[in-house]
Amino acid sequence: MTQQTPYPHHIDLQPVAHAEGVVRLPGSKSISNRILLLAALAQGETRVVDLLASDDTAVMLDSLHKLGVQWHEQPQTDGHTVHVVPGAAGVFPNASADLFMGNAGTAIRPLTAALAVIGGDYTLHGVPRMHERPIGDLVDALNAAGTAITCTGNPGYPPLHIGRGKIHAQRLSVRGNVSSQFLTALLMVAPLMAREHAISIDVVGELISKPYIEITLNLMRRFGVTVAQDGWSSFTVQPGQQYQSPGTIHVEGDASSASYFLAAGAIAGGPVRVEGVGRDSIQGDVRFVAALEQMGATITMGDNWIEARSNGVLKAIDADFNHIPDAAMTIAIAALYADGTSTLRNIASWRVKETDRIAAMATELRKLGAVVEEGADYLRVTPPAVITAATIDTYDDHRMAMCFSLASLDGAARKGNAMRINDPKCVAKTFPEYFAAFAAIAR
Ligand SMILES: O=C(O)C1=C[C@@H](OP(=O)(O)O)[C@@H](O)[C@H](O)C1
Ligand SMILES: C=C(OP(=O)(O)O)C(=O)O
Repeated sequence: MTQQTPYPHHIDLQPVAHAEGVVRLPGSKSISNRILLLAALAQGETRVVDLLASDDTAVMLDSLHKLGVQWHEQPQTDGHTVHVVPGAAGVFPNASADLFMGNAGTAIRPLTAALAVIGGDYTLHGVPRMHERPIGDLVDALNAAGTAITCTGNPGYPPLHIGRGKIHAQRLSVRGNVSSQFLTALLMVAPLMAREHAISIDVVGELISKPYIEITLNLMRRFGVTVAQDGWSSFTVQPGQQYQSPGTIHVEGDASSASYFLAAGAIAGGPVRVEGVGRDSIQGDVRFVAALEQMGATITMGDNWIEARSNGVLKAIDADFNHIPDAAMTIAIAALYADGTSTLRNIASWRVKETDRIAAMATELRKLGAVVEEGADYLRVTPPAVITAATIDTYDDHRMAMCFSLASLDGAARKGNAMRINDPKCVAKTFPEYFAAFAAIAR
């Protein structure tokens, strides 16, 4: 794994009286990894501007390299540009490879689907936690259609072996209530299956994290493939559509990464402005600002920037956060500064991400003095009178580290306190420079 920033075993954050400044966001993880795979499957070379440079994108780039897809970085002082030169559109040059997936859901789920449909002799494995993150619904959907995927450890989980099957189905169905990434994976490979017939994908039961499907459909369109959609229950790709490179494509700033800075502005004065996402964003996590506004913060927005500032004491919130599972973690921390008990509902997917995030969040919030009630799919946070200084464990979860940095901030309702964040280098999953960016707005 690439770990560009040499972080110590822990980082100590002193109490911060005021947050203010401008942050240029790193590229979106969700957009970066989708674009890399689409570019690898497309006809023509793609120039990807402002690609995220982090562990999750390194996993995708390394895998593409092992699959024989050529890419090279363009040296430049600002941003990160990568050229992807696909082998032959719709296949990978190497028919066998052993691929390390780290803990990147946005790499393993779509790559599994692509390799299974193309066929070959592939193994996919990751860090221990990756082997506890479900993939069974995707494997079942693909194997029912004719692919040859085997779970070589526990049934329903990586590691996987992918052999050579033959797609015989024209209709696939997939469960959507554990992760939307399974549907995203099937959608991304549907054009590879739809050679002679249309391919339809039916969603069985509830679909969670819907805005991520919108990102998928949007980027597929940018690569020349349209998907007919019947609500959230059925998706059809007509035959004969082939991914075509758009030439140059730009990666937006990461809206989930934006949430930490916007919350800082909402808690501790502000204004804090993030650059790289705004009104024009295709990421569902920009809707995080609606929750901050509901809590009483003042938000202003341009096409490509968002700014947050405090407006007195934050108000407690009780809301459904199924549409923004990642940014919702930031709300759990903002709740520390609110005027009463907040409830985050419909967040069961937190339990199968980098760690069991409901349990981890409850444990660490309690260290700060909060009263926390934890349910199968909800979290209820009652703020303490005084935030206690604490040593925060991060569970190899980048968002735990980034979220808890915010508890060092002084809010209108109560003062933040010194925080020791253990294993801060875990932020490298999506935001290697996070703590430097946080220090720059902490006054
Ligand atoms: O498709 C994506 O890019 C993602 C989908 C979400 O996962 P789930 O669909 O599993 O909730 C999100 O939590 C993850 O960080 C990125
Ligand atoms: C859930 C996350 O990651 P992944 O893409 O590995 O699912 C996340 O970044 O919060």
